[in-house]
Amino acid sequence: MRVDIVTIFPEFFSVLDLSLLGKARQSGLIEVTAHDLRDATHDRHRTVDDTPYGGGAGMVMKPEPWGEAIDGIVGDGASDALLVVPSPAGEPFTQQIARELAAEQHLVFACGRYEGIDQRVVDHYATRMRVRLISLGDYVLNGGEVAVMAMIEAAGRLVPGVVGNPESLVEESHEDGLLEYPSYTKPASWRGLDVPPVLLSGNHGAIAAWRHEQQIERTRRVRPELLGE
Ligand SMILES: N#Cc1c(-c2ccc3cc[nH]c3c2)n[nH]c1N
Repeated sequence: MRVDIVTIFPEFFSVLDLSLLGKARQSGLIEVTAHDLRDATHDRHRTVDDTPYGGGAGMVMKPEPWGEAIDGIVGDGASDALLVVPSPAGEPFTQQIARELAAEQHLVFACGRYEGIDQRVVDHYATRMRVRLISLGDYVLNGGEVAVMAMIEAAGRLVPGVVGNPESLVEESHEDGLLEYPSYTKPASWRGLDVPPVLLSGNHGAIAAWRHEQQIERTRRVRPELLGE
């Protein structure tokens, strides 16, 4: 998988050199490149924003630098890459979308700042490639970088070979539409709190049943809508 990120804060993504995704990059499973939007400007101040047509507070990101930056990644014609634009107006990011992103060969992320990116950037690239506006959640961030970091981690870990033991991807929250069961490890008793005896029983059928019941109970309590309730 190739991942290109366009941002005014490319150094924000240096953290991707660490941990699991760092190993995936070293092994060539995932190739991540952060591009500085300001490298696609040509004025002395490397300007990427301007005042909004129609008035209003804040600044809007100019279309020209975005056009030059994205064309520099996907060329000037049609592209099979998927352009992902983090936006509060986007579709809510879910594990299913993470799976869909993980299946892509080439992802291009456009990290907006200020009041967002001139709408014509999305409208133009929608004529040349698939474009998805995706929201991290119903709260306001200052830009798209945090959202892109979450999306890259959630999708990257699903790329075959990135996670050492694929089994560990199966019993996770949201993987089967339910929240995960509680986990325990040694010691068997800690500060007067004991590990549920079923987990020490060696009875794998009883353990699996208990874990599923815990998933249902936790999901019903915390996220009833996931059960259609
Ligand atoms: N995804 C997402 C977002 C954002 C977001 C995304 C991009 C920009 C560009 C300027 N401000 C932004 C906020 N806020 N809340 C979310 N869930």
